[in-house]
Amino acid sequence: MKTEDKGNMPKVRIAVIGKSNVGKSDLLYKQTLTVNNSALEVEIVDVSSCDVQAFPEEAIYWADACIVVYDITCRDSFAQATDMLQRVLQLRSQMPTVLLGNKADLEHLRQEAVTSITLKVKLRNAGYLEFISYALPSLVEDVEGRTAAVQNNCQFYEVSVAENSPAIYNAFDVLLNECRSVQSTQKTRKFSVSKMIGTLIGNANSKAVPNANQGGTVVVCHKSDLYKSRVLRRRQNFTATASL
Ligand SMILES: Nc1nc2c(ncn2[C@@H]2O[C@H](COP(=O)(O)OP(=O)(O)OP(=O)(O)O)[C@@H](O)[C@H]2O)c(=O)[nH]1
Repeated sequence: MKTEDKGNMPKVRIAVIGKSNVGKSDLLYKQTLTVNNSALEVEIVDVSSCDVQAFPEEAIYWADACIVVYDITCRDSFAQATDMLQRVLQLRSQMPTVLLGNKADLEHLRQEAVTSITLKVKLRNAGYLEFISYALPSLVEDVEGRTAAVQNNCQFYEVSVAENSPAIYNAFDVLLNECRSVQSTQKTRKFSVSKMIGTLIGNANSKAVPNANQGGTVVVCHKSDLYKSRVLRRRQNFTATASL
């Protein structure tokens, strides 16, 4: 994990990806979290309008955590989100990831919106074509999001940025906690290795491990800050834009 300390302040980098128009920027713009009264700097990059062909690999390598967003009223955005989820976990199998179904305030449309589709079926014995029509919900059902999340071993929430739903805060909370727990595990491992080496050369390392179990105020970074980053300066092809 590339989480790093700036002074005493731990930093977590979150990439937000998904089809265009699912509400990624609004989601970021409205987030202000305080966790456990300690400072935690959170850099969030909204990888705008990414599609599967132009999958934002650089952003995924750059990030400590990932939020994949789709719009529950747009089946295409769900298909894209599930493809992206798989890609993310292929690249970074241990990365804390959350799947968000946004625009839950439009949930009532689930009952109304159905798409009539026609299937062309060739009957084996009769030897002729039969056409069967039936209605398919055009909106993405909650259970579909839940299933995709289980299949990809990540958390799932339906949220409404428009209604500032509490589930958004839960999602961030879970993600940040997961990041801190990964960070804590890695720091413990690092400490153990250095302690072991210190023992081997007769100079045990007595440095205390920083307390990783701390939270703080989320600071959404600006584009200019992102591009100041050493990591991103080296990555000329990175086309992400910041969330504000
Ligand atoms: N009803 C509803 N509309 C929303 C919600 N969240 C965002 N929107 C609307 O969805 C539209 C798209 O939102 P954006 O934040 O621009 O979407 P985006 O994913 O950043 O789009 P790109 O910048 O093209 O990648 C805007 O009109 C938002 O106001 C929501 O929770 N409910």
